[in-house]
Amino acid sequence: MADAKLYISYNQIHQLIDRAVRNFELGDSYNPDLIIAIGGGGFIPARILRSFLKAKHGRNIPIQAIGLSLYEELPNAGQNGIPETPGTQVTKTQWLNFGGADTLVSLLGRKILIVDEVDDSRKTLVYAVSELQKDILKQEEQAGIAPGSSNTEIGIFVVYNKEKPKGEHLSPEIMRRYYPAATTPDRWLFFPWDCTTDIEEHTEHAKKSFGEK
Ligand SMILES: O=P(O)(O)OC[C@H]1O[C@H](OP(=O)(O)OP(=O)(O)O)[C@H](O)[C@@H]1O
Ligand SMILES: Nc1nc2[nH]cnc2c(=O)[nH]1
Repeated sequence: MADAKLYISYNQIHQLIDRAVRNFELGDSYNPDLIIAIGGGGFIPARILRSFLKAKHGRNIPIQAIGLSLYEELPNAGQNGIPETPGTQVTKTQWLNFGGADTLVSLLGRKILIVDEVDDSRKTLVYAVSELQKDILKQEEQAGIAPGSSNTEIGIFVVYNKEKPKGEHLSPEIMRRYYPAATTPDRWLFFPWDCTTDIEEHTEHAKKSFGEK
């Protein structure tokens, strides 16, 4: 990974999501009816995205949260833009509630949009998709229908896709519904929610990073 971190502001994230929903087929030919936000970083983008999708087609899409963690929690890492070190394995810290009598989330036939703030090595997204596909297969089995016959579709929205060779790959079918709002060079992104000092100063850095006035 290259040297300097890239500051990102709340407004930039908001505006990128706005533009993405206006410009992409997202909300048109691919019209999700369930958002799955990968926490923690995917939560705020997912909530903003829901507003823009609602403005586009008038429907409030439910958001479900999953917790996945790849980056190691070393002392101070992540705070104030100190880059974190990727671990080797994605850890599931929270998942969808389904499978028993208390099932809350039916996935079958849904158009599911996975949302995260950054696609870096792609490991987290690949893991999320493969776990979700396992759940869909289980639900199809429980419903007594053939594997793959529920027409459940998975798409992905990320605010930032880092331009770099990815360690892991998504299938061409998933990539057809892969929506990055922006691409960035391979630099550590310093998100506004990681800022624990002065958010105004952070925002000014972010404007400069992208040549804004
Ligand atoms: O493409 P990858 O290399 O897999 O990296 C992307 C993931 O890394 C971050 O999660 P992290 O594990 O830091 O958890 P957090 O969202 O709670 O900060 C980020 O939120 C993505 O989910
Ligand atoms: N905050 C932050 N988290 C990440 N997780 C993976 N890449 C990044 C990044 O560039 N910034």
